[in-house]
Amino acid sequence: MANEPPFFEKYKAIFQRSADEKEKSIIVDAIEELELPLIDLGHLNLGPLERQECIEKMARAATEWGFFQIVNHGIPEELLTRLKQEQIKVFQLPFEKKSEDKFLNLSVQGYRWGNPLATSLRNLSCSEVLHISLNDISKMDEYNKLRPFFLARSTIEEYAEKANVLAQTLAEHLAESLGIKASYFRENCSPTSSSLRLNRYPPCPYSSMMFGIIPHTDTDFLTIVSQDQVGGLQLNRDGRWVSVKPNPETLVVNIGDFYQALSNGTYKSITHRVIANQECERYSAAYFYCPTYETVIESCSKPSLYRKFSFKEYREQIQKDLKATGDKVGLSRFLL
Ligand SMILES: O=C(O)CCC(=O)C(=O)O
Ligand SMILES: [Fe+2]
Repeated sequence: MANEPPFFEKYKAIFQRSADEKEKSIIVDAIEELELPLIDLGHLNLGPLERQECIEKMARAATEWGFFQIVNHGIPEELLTRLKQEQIKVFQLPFEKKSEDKFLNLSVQGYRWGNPLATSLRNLSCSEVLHISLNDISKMDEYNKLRPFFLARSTIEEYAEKANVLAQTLAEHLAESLGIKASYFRENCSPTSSSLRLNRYPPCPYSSMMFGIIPHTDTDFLTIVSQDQVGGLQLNRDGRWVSVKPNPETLVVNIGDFYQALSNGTYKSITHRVIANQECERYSAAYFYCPTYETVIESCSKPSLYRKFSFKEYREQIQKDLKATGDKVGLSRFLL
């Protein structure tokens, strides 16, 4: 189809090699499907007891799972629907259009697909993404003037604003039991330091041999994911892969590398992946709650598991490792 990125032409050599080598299936089946701990944020506004219970439940989930799902989160259903409609509209555009300079690419590689550094099917994601750094959002108007535009700036901005408030609220509540001062996130994150990633997973004929997104941890404090009913998100729990039961009525929250470092390993940035689906396409939107580049992340308790590092330094290390090995490596690089 004209809208699909040419995965099979671009990565022909990798597909060919896998077929020749009869690469074993990477997906282990008979994986358990689990429901994530459900946190009702409405309880934050009930009495002090309910509020405390809600915060404790959230901290427990961040410690034991690194993942939870939330309801009564303050992002209107109607806005989530509008965002999804925008997302569908964008990804339905012809591939040539999507990859044009000054169209979706508000920043370098804003629109991405596959993985240019892939060495095998194991590190090649069967997905296309539009990564919007919220710092670049004002460029949308300029691009709008160049061509009849594709993506409503107002919807993106509205969503980003609400997601930012929600992310800050979650981050602050999670900080309470760690003794991190309440203003920490307000001081180090700004509405433009975070990013929004719109994901589309096309139906993938090689779904037993490649992932929708390869296993990874997120480079942020926490991520808020809105997903549809298709499913495919899996997380690594004590060495075993488990599937997250999809529930489009909730938002999924996961702890990222920076909160793991900040909490000195109490909260877990868990490796997760998305399984490709042979028949159905899947959409998700991930909001990455990030500090400004200069922010230095330091463990909240001593002795520290990690040496302190800035976001900028962390990003640069990831890029170096990706180039050298094809893998992110991540927090283990900063262990003391
Ligand atoms: O699509 C999903 O459910 C998760 C996406 C994800 O892990 C990411 O974008 O980092
Ligand atoms: Fe992720």
